[in-house]
Amino acid sequence: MAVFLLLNFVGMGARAEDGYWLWLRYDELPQEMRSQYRGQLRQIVLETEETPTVSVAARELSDGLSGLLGRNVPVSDEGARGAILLVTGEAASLYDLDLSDLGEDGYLLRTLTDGRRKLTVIAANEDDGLLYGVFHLLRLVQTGEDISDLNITSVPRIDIRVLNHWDNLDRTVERGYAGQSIWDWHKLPDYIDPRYTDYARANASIGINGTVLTNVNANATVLTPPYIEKVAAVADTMRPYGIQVYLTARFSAPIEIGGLETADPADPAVQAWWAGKADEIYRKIPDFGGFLVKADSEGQPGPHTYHRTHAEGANMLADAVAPHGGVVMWRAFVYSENNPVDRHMQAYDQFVPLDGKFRSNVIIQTKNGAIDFQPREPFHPLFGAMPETPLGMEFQITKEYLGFATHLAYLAPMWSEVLRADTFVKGEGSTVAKIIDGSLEGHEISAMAGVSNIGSDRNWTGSQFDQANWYAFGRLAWDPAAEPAEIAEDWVRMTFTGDDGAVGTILGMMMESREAVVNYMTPLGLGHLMGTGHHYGPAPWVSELGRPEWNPVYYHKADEDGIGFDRTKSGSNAVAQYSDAVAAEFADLEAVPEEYLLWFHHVSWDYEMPSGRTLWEELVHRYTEGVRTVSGWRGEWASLEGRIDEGRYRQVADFLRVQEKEARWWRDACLAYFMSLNGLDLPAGYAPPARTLDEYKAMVFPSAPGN
Ligand SMILES: CO[C@H]1[C@H](O)[C@@H](O)[C@H](O)O[C@@H]1C(=O)O
Repeated sequence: MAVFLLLNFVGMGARAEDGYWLWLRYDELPQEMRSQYRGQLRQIVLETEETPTVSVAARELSDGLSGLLGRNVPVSDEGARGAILLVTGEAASLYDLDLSDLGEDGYLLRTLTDGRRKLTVIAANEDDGLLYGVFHLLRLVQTGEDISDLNITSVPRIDIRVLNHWDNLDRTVERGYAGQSIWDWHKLPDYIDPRYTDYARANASIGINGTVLTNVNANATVLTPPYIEKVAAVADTMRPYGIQVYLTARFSAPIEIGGLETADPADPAVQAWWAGKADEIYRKIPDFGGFLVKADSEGQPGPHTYHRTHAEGANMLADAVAPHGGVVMWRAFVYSENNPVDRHMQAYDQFVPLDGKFRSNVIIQTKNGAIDFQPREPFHPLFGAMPETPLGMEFQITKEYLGFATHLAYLAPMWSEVLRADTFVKGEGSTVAKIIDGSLEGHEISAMAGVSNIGSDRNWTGSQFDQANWYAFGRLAWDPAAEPAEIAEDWVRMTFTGDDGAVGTILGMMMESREAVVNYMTPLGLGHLMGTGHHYGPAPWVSELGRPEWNPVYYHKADEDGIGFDRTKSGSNAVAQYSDAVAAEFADLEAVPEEYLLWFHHVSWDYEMPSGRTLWEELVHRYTEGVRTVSGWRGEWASLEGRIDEGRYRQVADFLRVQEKEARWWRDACLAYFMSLNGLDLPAGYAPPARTLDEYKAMVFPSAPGN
C-alpha cells in the first residue's frame, strides 16, 4: 500500500495532476525542444549584489532551467560559455547596455557574443526588474521559443499592478469560488504557509507587484496591532518577490477600534488617528503600499455621513500615508445611496465634480464598466471624464457573473476590449489604456487592479482554466496592448502541453469562450439577468426586491413590445456622460455596436437587425449559438484524452458538462420568460425550452459559495 501510494505520488506527480504548480511547471521538455538550449543555458552568473530578490531570482532560474532541461543549471562564479548573466546597474556598462529607459521594473534580455562565448544577459536597473527578466527567459524556454539571438526590452506601462483579495478575516472569500482564503490569520504570524511563497512566485512571474489582502467590504480589525503583526509577516514573505502589501481601510475604523466618537475626515482627532495608524503600520512594514477604500457604497461607511465628499475622505487617508510614500486607491464603485433613475450614471455624477480635488497620491479605482462586471459592458464613462485625476482600472478576475469556477470563460478578450475602447476625449486614439497608464493626461501614477480568484483549492482558482485569467490579468497590467490570444497561447504551452495540435484546440476554445458566455447569458447588450444575491444562473423575472436596481427587470425592461434600457435622451440620457463622438454613436440606433444595442436602447421585438432577423429571432439565435459553442467544446476536449494528464483532463471534461447543462438552462429559462412577455413563438428550427417558465422560476439554485 505504502509503495503504491509513493509511486502514485511520484509517478504521476502532484505537479501534473492537480494544477498546483500553475504555469510554473518546470517539467522536462521533450528532447527536440531541449536540444536547442543545450549550448546556451549552462550556468548562471551573478554580476550584481546578492540581495534577497537576486537570490530568489537566481534560484528560480536555476530550478526552472534544471527542470526544463533535465540537467543541473547551477549558479556559478565563472562566466564560461553558455552563461546567463544577471546584471544590474554599473555592471551593465561592461556590456555596453543602455538601461536608461527601463525604469525600476523594466529589463533587457540580450544575446551577446564575446569572442567564442555566447552569453545570455538579463539586465535591469533594479532587482525587481531582474526577477521579471528571469521569468521572461523561463517563459521563452517553457514555450519552446528560439533564444539564440535575443533582443528584448520590456517595461511595464502601469506602475501599480495589484490583486484585490475580497478575503474576510474568517477566511471566507466574497465572490470567491476556490475555497477558503489563503490568508490563514489564525496561524499568522508564527506559521508562514509555504503557499505564500508560491503565490508570490506566481505573481512575480506575471509582473504583479502588489496585493491588497483584505475585502473592500472591510473589517477594521485588520488595523489592530495583532493583525498588523500578521500582515507584516505576509509582507516579509512577499518582499523578495517585489510585491507590496496593501490593506483595505474601513472608514469608520477610528470609531470601531480607535475609541473616537466620529470618523469625520475634517476632525483633527480623526486625521491624527489615521496618521498615527499609518506610522504604526510603516514601522512594521516599511514598504507598505497603502490603502484601498470602498466608501459610501452598499452600506460601507464613508465621508457622506459627515456631509464630506469622497475627495475629503480620500485626502485625509492620502495625507496619512504620504510621508511614507503610500497611495490611496479610492473606489468609484458607489451606488445605492439613493434610488437611481439609472445606476449607470451614479459614479460619474458623484466623482466628476471632484476632479482636481484629490491629493496626488490618490487613484480613483474604477470598474471597467458602469454597472458591475457583467459579461459585457461598454467602458465606464468616468474614463476620460476626470482628466486631472489618475484613474485606475478594476477588473474582476473571479467570475462572479460568468459562471463561477465551472464555466470556461477566458477573460482577457473582455478586458482588452475595454482597454482598447476609444473614449475620443482628446480625439481619436484616446483609448482607455492611455487613460489608465497616465499617458493621455500626463499622470505620475497608474494602477490596474484585479479582483482575485485565488483560494486554498489545490488548483488555486477553482478550475484549471481560471488560472489563465489570473495569468492574463498580470500580463495585461504589464502591457495593456498585449494580445489576448498570445497570452493564452503562452499560458497553454506552459500549463498544459507544447503539442501544437493540442495547443490549437485549447486556444480555440479559450478564444471563443467569453463570447459564448455573453451569448448564453446576456446577448446583444443585456446585463444583470442573474439570480439575485448569489448571481448564479438565470432569473430575469425577479421584480419584487426592495430597491429597483436589485431586480433584473430593472436592467432589461422587457415588456410586450420590446426589450432594453433606453439610455438615450428619451430615457436616462446616460449616453451624455460619454464624449460627443461616443455619445453620438451609442445614442444612434443605427450606429450603436450590436453588442451594446440593448444596453442603450429599448427596441421592439420586431426590429430588423443587420442580419435580416428580427430582434427576437436574433436573441433566440444568440442564445442558441452560446449553447452550441459549449457543446462543441466537449467534443474538442474529448479529442485531447491521453494527450494531457488524466487528472486535469477529467476535471475539465466534467466542468464542460456542467457548463453545457447550465448554458442550456440560461438559454431556456431566459427564452421562456421573454416568450411569456412577447407572446412570440420560436423561429423555425430552434428547440423550445425544455421546461415551463414556472418550473424555471421554481428551480432551487445550487447553494452558491462566495456571497
Ligand atoms: C465587494 O462587494 C462587491 C459585491 O460582492 C459584488 O456583488 C459587486 O460586484 O460589487 C461589490 C463591490 O465591488 O464592492
